[in-house]
Amino acid sequence: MTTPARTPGAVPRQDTGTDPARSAAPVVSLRGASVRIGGRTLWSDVGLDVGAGQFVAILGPNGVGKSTLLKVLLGVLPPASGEVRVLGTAPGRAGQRVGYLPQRRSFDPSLRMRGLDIVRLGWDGDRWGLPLPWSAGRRDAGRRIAEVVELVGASGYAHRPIGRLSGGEQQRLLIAQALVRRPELLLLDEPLDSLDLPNQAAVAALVGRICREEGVTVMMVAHDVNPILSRLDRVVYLAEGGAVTGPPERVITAETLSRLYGTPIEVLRTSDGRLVVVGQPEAPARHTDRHTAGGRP
Ligand SMILES: Nc1ncnc2c1ncn2[C@@H]1O[C@H](COP(=O)(O)OP(=O)(O)OP(=O)(O)O)[C@@H](O)[C@H]1O
Repeated sequence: MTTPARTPGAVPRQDTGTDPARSAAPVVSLRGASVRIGGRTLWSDVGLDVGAGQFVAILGPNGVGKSTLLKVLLGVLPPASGEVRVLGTAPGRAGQRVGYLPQRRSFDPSLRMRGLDIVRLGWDGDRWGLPLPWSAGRRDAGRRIAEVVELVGASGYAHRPIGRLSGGEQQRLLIAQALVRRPELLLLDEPLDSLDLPNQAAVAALVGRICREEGVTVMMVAHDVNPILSRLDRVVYLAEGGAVTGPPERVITAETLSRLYGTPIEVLRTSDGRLVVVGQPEAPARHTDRHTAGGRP
């Protein structure tokens, strides 16, 4: 990766993440994209290509616009400039070919809905009326729901009320919900947030398997890259109104991040292989309602 001298809001490089032998058209592509929200430019001139079946992490400090990037890909928020394509079409046009898991929801312990019902909402939650009990549509739904529950390893508890399951169990079922319509692109907003370390590792392994075995392209917003580091093909690192994109070993370096932030950044590797980024300035519009200031890489 080569990164030109940084100017505020500039993107150090245009990343062409697609392997030409694998796929002619990228699953996601951004060219000179920028986004404005509340009259403020969050990031600008972002370029990225994501190939089929790749696992991409979206990293950066609080409030930098990571979730907003997913909203742009979903077509909820139009880019202020540049071009954004998702599965060969404009964002928001690919329908059920895109699955989305929003930032963590919590379920009331008294909620009676079962895990299976939550997964079923991903199948028919947007349709008026339910298929008749004996219809072919219902059989197809039942088969697919069972399949995806099995895939995420939730068969043992999917019949229990969702509100009584652990955070990790709930998260697996929510991933199953996002997968039930067989999306080609899965957008996950901090699925590891508020999970303990073993559950982070288990959900990270699950997402890696979905990429490798199901061929689904995954873009995941993460606060800590470490649980997914060994599985990633690329990262998008947002900071200071710009982005660096590329393989993690080239992006998460002192040199690249110092250039992106415009200030000296250290990247340390611990004896167990974890990366620790030291010296990141605070994001200009940091919000701490959902996240604590500590615990960042
Ligand atoms: N609808 C909105 N109107 C105005 N400002 C918004 C809106 N949605 C988000 N923002 C602001 O845009 C900025 C980026 O928000 P976003 O949620 O994308 O950041 P993030 O990088 O995902 O943050 P975090 O890591 O804390 O989840 C924040 O300052 C946020 O307060």
